[in-house]
Amino acid sequence: MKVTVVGAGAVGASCAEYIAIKNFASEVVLLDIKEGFAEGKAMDLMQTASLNGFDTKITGVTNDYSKTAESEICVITSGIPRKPGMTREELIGINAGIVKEVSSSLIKHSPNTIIIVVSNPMDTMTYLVHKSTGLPKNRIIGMGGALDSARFKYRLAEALEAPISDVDGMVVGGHSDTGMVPLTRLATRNSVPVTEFLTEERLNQVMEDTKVGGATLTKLLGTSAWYAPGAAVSGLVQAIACDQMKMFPCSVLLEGEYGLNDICIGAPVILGRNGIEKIVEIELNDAEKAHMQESAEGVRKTNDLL
Ligand SMILES: NC(=O)C1=CN([C@@H]2O[C@H](COP(=O)(O)OP(=O)(O)OC[C@H]3O[C@@H](n4cnc5c(N)ncnc54)[C@H](O)[C@@H]3O)[C@@H](O)[C@H]2O)C=CC1
Ligand SMILES: O=C([O-])CC(=O)C(=O)O
Repeated sequence: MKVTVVGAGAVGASCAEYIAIKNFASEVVLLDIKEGFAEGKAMDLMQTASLNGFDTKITGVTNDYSKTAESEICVITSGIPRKPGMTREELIGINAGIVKEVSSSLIKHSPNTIIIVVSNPMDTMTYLVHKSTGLPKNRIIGMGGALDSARFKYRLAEALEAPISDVDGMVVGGHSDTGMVPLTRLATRNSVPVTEFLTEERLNQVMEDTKVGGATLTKLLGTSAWYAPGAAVSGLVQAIACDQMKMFPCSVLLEGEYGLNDICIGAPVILGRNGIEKIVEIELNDAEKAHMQESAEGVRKTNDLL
C-alpha cells in the first residue's frame, strides 16, 4: 500500500509519522513545494524507524509528482494554516488554488487513487476537488469529523471526570467554528447516555468547547494544531488500507441524504477498500436537523466564494 501525503508541514509530517508507526503501509511519499523540506522531514522520520519499530519506507520529494505514481491513497495537507483570530474560511483565497492544482497533479500519476482532503476550509476544499476532478464520490473524502469527534470525546471525558476510553460520541456537520454539530443526545459512557450524568448546561459547555476546539489550539500555539489532525487522518488511511469498514464522520458529497444536495459536509460514513463504502443516515431530532441545515448554509456561503 503506497500512500502520498502532499504538504510536509505540521499536519502532513504528523500524519506520515502516525501512518508509519501503525505499520500497515509499505511506503509513504511526502511531497512539498519547498526545496528539500519533504526530503528532510522524511529522513528525520526514517531515523525514528528503528526506535519506533516500523518498516514503512518514507521518502521525501520536492514537487516531483512522478514519485507519487500509483499511490492508492493521497492526502492533501498543502496550504496555509490560520493564525489566532482568523477563521478557516479566510484561508480560501490561497488554499483553493493550491488544492485544485495539487489534486490535478496527483490524479495524473495515480488515476485510481482515493483522495483525503485536509486543507482548510476543508468542506469547501473537498467540494472543489469534486467539481474540478470529477472523480467518483466514494474516492473523495474530507477529514474533519474524525478530529472533531476526538475533541468532543476529550471534552466529554473532562466533564464526566472519566477516562476517554469510556466515552463515545460523534460530531457531524461542517468543520467550522460555528458549523459543527456535536451529537450530545447520542453520546455515551459505557453505553449509558451522557445525558444521565451531565446537566444540559454542562453539555452545552462541552458542545461549545468542541466547536471552537481548533480555534482554542490556534490561540495557544500561534498556528493550528497537528498531532490530533495527523492521528485522525492516519485513522482514515488505515481504515481504507486495511478494509476495516469502520464508521467515521467525514465530509462527503451528499445527494439527498440528510435533506441536502450538491454539498460536501460531515456525515457518518463507512470506510473500506473503496473509500466511502456507504453514507450512514441516522435519525436526527428536529433541533439536530435544524443545526445541520444551518451548518450547510454556512458551507454553501463559503462554496459560493470558489
Ligand atoms: N481538516 C482538518 O481537520 C485540519 C486542517 N488543517 C489544515 O491543513 C493545512 C496545513 O496545515 P499545517 O500543516 O499546519 O501547515 P504548514 O504550513 O505547517 O504546512 C503546509 C505545507 O504545505 C506546503 N505547500 C504549500 N503549497 C504547496 C503546494 N502547491 N504543493 C505542495 N506543498 C505545498 C508548504 O510548503 C508547507 O510545508 C492548513 O490549511 C490547515 O488549516 C489543519 C489541521 C486540521
Ligand atoms: O483550526 C484550524 O484551523 C485547523 C483545523 O481545522 C483544526 O485543528 O480543527
